[in-house]
Amino acid sequence: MKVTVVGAGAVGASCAEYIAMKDFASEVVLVDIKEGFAEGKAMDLMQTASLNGFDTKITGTTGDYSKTAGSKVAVITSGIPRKPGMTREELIGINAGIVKEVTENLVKHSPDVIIIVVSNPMDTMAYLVHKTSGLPKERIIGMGGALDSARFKYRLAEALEAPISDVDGMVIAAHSDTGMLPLFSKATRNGVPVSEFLSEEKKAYVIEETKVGGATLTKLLGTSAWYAPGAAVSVMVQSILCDQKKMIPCSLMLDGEYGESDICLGVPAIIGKNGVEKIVNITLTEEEKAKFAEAAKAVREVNGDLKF
Ligand SMILES: NC(=O)C1=CN([C@@H]2O[C@H](COP(=O)(O)OP(=O)(O)OC[C@H]3O[C@@H](n4cnc5c(N)ncnc54)[C@H](O)[C@@H]3O)[C@@H](O)[C@H]2O)C=CC1
Ligand SMILES: O=C([O-])CC(=O)C(=O)O
Repeated sequence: MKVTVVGAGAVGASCAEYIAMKDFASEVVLVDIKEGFAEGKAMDLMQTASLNGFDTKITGTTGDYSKTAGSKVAVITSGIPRKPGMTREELIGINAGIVKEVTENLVKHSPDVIIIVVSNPMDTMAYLVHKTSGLPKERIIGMGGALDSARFKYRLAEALEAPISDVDGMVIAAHSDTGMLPLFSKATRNGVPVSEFLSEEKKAYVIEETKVGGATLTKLLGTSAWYAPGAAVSVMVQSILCDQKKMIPCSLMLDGEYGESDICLGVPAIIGKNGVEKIVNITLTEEEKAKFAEAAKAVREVNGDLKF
């Protein structure tokens, strides 16, 4: 099955590489606006095929969407990343126009596509895709929670001095520095709540470092991260193409779930061949419910800046 990745920059190329390495898609089409860039990235990646042992065909195009026709999944990573000191929300001015135009082109050539939105501010960009694409809500999925949960597990393992494979945990709500909600109450080490092992001080450290995970990397790298974002997208694409029905926190259009409507926010969902197979309702503590509502309020304000 064919996967399109729009934006052949840091995240798009990393995403294409992980998808190809796992060898579950027949073709990955990279699209970029910069002349020759997607073609170059595709050729470079294809020259790793014999070395890394995959058969996925990777092609590139400068803006010719006819090459994306019949895609089962399209990933939108086009747009600008933030620089140190910026918030994701500050990217809305440039990225909204790009995401809208890209969505229209994708849907025109692949009316049955499932779109994964990556460009920031992601929850708002996912909302924009819902409002402008005409696609059913099951086929628009924002990527944030998968990445934020991976960062949560990294910080939990660090605090527990445990291997990451021992640790499980999930982040929901907004993909923003302040609106992320790491579900500490549900995190475990081999089935045992992590609160049995970690002090209040360590708990606060893990939560805070998880929330500013993207900002920390942006400060270190001078631009935002790409390896873990690319890997997170590849897990979601695989769950769709291989109908794995994994439970992954994703930014989805809510219609009363978690007390919110007409907003995209991170919630756990079953991801399979139809896109969102089901939103999973989990019990939150009163404190978590309040934080979820606070995150929704902030995202709604950013959504208010969109012009359709
Ligand atoms: N949701 C998430 O968890 C994450 C989101 N991001 C976001 O992903 C986006 C991409 O980040 P990077 O790959 O690091 O940036 P990048 O600058 O390396 O790549 C972006 C690419 O998009 C291309 N592009 C711009 N306008 C286009 C258009 N109209 N059509 C096709 N291609 C176009 C650019 O030429 C560039 O190659 C940013 O908005 C960033 O904030 C990044 C990491 C994680
Ligand atoms: O931090 C950023 O701007 C990019 C992103 O969303 C992330 O890495 O979580």
